[in-house]
Amino acid sequence: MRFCSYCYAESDELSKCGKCKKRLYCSRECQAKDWKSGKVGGAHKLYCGISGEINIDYEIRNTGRSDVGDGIFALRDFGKNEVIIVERPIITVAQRALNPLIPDVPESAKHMVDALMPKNGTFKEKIDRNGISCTDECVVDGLTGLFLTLSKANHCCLGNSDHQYFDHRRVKILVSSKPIAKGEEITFSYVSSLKWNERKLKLAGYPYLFQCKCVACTSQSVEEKLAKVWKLDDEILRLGGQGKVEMALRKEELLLNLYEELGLSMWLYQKTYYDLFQVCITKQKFLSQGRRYIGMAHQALVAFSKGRSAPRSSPI
Ligand SMILES: C[S@@+](CC[C@H](N)C(=O)[O-])C[C@H]1O[C@@H](n2cnc3c(N)ncnc32)[C@H](O)[C@@H]1O
Repeated sequence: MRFCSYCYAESDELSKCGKCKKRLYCSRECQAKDWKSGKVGGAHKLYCGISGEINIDYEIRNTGRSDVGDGIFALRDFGKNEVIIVERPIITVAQRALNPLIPDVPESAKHMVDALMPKNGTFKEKIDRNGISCTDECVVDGLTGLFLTLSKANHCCLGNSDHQYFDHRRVKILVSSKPIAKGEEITFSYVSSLKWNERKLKLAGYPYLFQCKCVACTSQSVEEKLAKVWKLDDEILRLGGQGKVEMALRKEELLLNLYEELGLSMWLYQKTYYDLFQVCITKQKFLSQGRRYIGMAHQALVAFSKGRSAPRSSPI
């Protein structure tokens, strides 16, 4: 399937970005809009030559499993923390307004929306099943977005990539969280690793309706490590709330080592550093340490968007 990276129109006559020679456009107008960053742009100027492109670095194809359908597969090796996909949502809708709102899908993209699961489903079902959050997790009434490529990614509890939405650029960025070999499926977890105890129930229920058979769901030792991640994350905030700041800080290294060992998402570093900032600012003695953590939370987010490793603090 060949389509314009900006308006998603299918065509056999697409021209390439002159710089990266990878991204395809149906017109100069689409190319110019895609170059920009912000409300209408696709931010390509920031990711030209850095991000992977469809049908060159990765492809959408059938997984060969009738219960799973299509998936995204690597067409080359990716190192850890490489930017794989940078994509604008084709539409975003407020989660609370999903029903009975029918958003306006551009004519040129309708064929791709039709291909999303469930194949003969209503538009709301397609959004429910394929929509990806475009807001911070803590925003209750956030936005959900439909992405023509990213929405084809399947779930794995220990996926090899993760994504973040950058509101000021209006793009979602998918980054590898582990090395990915050519031919391997590119997956991410639909459920946060910090909601480990609820994940199976969540995936089996609407809208996903499937049971995951990944290594984390079939190996007890991996499951136990993930349960530990959840416990440590919880303990850091609880100890902080009880004024036991030193004890909370001592949990940090254990938690970050597990993130590393399990190849968990980079955004978890940002969350942990932000939590540690909150813990530290409860005591005068730890204020400057708190400042360091807030800086590291910011650095972790920037590192994610640039395909770099998250910062690690030296143990206390
Ligand atoms: C966002 S779509 C992913 C793309 C989809 N496979 C397709 O063909 O369009 C989500 C749906 O894919 C299927 N799926 C995703 N990950 C799966 C997994 N690990 N095991 C089984 N089915 C999965 C489920 O039907 C799920 O509701």
